[in-house]
Amino acid sequence: MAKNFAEELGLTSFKASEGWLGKFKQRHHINNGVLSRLYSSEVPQFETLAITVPKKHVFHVELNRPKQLNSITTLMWKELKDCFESLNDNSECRVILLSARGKHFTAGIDFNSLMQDSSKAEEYEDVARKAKILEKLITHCQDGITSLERCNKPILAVVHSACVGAGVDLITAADVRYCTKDAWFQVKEVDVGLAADVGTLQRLPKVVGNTSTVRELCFTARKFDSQEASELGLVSRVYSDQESAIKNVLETAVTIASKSPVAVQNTKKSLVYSQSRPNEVGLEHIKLINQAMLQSEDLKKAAIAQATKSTTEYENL
Ligand SMILES: CCC/C=C/C=C/C(=O)SCCNC(=O)CCNC(=O)[C@H](O)C(C)(C)COP(=O)(O)OP(=O)(O)OC[C@H]1O[C@@H](n2cnc3c(N)ncnc32)[C@H](O)[C@@H]1OP(=O)(O)O
Repeated sequence: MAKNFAEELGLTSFKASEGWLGKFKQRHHINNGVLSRLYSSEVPQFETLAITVPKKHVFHVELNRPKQLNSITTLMWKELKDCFESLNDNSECRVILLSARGKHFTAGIDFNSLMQDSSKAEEYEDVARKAKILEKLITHCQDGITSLERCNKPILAVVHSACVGAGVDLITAADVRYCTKDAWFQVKEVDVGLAADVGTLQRLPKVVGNTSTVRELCFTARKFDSQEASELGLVSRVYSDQESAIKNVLETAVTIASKSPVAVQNTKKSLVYSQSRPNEVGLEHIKLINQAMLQSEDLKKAAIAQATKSTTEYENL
């Protein structure tokens, strides 16, 4: 079409090459034929993450260091935090798909980045001063992962191929996990001389509800495949490949995005809050939230839609 216009304008040198098309799509935020800007006034931009808006209210976050196997650097930890904080505040965003570009989901922490950061502690002689530097480093990494849990929008992770070390920390902080048949997982930290410290040891037992297998996986660092991940309940479904996984999970995301954002976001808040607290404390928390939220217009709209078997649109939250 661009070539036809150019011909009409007498621009004979214009070729509408692949390179031109790629740059045009980038300039105008077009991804897989979908105009990102159509749905969002503000799609955040990052160096290590790619953000697109494939469907209305559905944001897609992709780990985007494919040449480095999506290994997680200091910058990526920071950008994960900034990204999920920004999507939490973005009222256009109602649900998030998390996947990765390239051969593997992630090779875990980037060794070069870790060496560089931890060497800062060597500038000091004293253990307390060294520990303070490392405390800051660990907090920085933990914040990147915990930002998924702090984000009130549901996060659906799609894992393919290798998901190693920090990758397991990352996906256990997501709300729902799916994977491809070729996916495999490894709580690798003991192999690199570490006790995992950014979430796997806290979240994986709760996700899976089986402490015996979880402890075996964490003590041995043995790889486990998509079938075992599915049997354990780490993933909800296994798809043949990444394309079909993303296509199907997008449908689930669209379903979630069609619901009241008040209902969905407070459901996540309550689930996250209640996961490590007694039932009575969780019940008090949701009681306080719903004292206000039962007065929201979403409740009336949803009730009418249910009663009249019709659909309804909700205001952004
Ligand atoms: C305060 C700390 C908090 C966080 C802690 C987190 C801890 C962890 O994440 S522990 C786990 C660390 N990761 C690993 O041990 C994974 C190591 N990599 C692999 O096992 C394999 O590379 C993998 C199975 C992921 C992929 O295998 P494949 O055959 O497809 O590729 P390779 O030929 O092995 O690798 C290609 C190049 O990538 C480099 N590379 C791999 N992983 C990392 C990494 N984590 N960091 C930096 N670079 C990595 C690898 O050396 C190859 O480089 P080159 O030889 O230059 O091509």
